[in-house]
Amino acid sequence: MTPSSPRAVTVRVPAKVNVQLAVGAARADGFHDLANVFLAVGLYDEVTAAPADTLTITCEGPDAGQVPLDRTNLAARAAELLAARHGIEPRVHLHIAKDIPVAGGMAGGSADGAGALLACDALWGTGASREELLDICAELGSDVPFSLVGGAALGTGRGERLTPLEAGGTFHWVFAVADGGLSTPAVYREFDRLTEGTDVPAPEASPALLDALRAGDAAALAKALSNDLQPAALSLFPSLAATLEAGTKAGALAALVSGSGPTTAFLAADRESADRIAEALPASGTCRAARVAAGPAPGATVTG
Ligand SMILES: C[C@@](CO)(OP(=O)(O)O)[C@H](O)COP(=O)(O)OP(=O)(O)OC[C@H]1O[C@@H](n2ccc(N)nc2=O)[C@H](O)[C@@H]1O
Ligand SMILES: Nc1ncnc2c1ncn2[C@@H]1O[C@H](COP(=O)(O)OP(=O)(O)O)[C@@H](O)[C@H]1O
Repeated sequence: MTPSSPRAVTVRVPAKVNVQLAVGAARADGFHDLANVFLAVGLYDEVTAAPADTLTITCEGPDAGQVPLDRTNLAARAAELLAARHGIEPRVHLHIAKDIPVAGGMAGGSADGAGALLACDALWGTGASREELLDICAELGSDVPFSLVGGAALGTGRGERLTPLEAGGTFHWVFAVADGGLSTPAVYREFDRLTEGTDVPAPEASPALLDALRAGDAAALAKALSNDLQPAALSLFPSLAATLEAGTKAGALAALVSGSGPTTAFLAADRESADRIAEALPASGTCRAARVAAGPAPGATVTG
């Protein structure tokens, strides 16, 4: 470390909801081509990188017990990849303050990967270009590039190729946190099973959805929301149907499973309506907790 090196760097990274998740047939490499319309929302993990002799990880937060603290953690993998590219040792302690539900379909692990990457780059002074950072993100996982950029974006390929989208207003959401998690590969496998023998169309972004996003029109967005993984998530986690129904009854404009689930997402007309839905959902007994968050939210940002 030089005298001017920072002592620690903290990066804040948002969760995401997929306002459209169009899934194509399985590719030869096992991945699925997507038209993945991401919206970053204001639920955040914070990753702090501090100098250390070796790579170590700690995690705090209500779900911290479910987060791996070994080299399989996406934050650790991000630090290792950046260090390897620059021919240095990953001497860093990474601390994750976790507020994004774990294994919930809100890209919490991806957020930590993107956050660790940005934090280590600043701590070590590696000066990676935006392009290099995005490249490493794509190597870490399909959703990781979006965690870095945030806002709203269309992800094609396996979701890693991003085109920024304009969002013309703030959308208010409620997220119902389920009791338990779902494995993303298992949900894609269930999608394959459910669509076996059918002609799965090539995934395309919905023009009506992109218009609604651009206009900041919540009512129009509600009509256009879709998630091709929802039947698979419901098949593996049938009780989510009751959660979706409870949120709809409480006044949501629309309800859907967030990505691979099991978090469910409810689009509200405004902040007041979101607060009412967030109160009703846990009271319905169909979820563990409910969180209010608005989007679009900024991507990974150094905060200290
Ligand atoms: C479904 C989505 C929707 O945004 O996220 P979550 O809702 O789980 O957060 C993503 O496609 C998840 O992205 P991510 O969690 O980064 O996946 P990866 O680590 O790249 O891949 C994990 C596994 O998911 C499957 N996978 C992932 C992406 C993709 N386009 N096709 C796939 O089939 C593959 O089985 C792969 O081995
Ligand atoms: N930093 C991390 N935070 C949470 N989970 C992680 C992390 N790194 C690796 N994982 C693993 O990734 C799995 C998926 O977690 P997560 O990214 O929270 O969910 P999802 O892929 O549904 O958005 C977890 O079950 C955990 O084993």
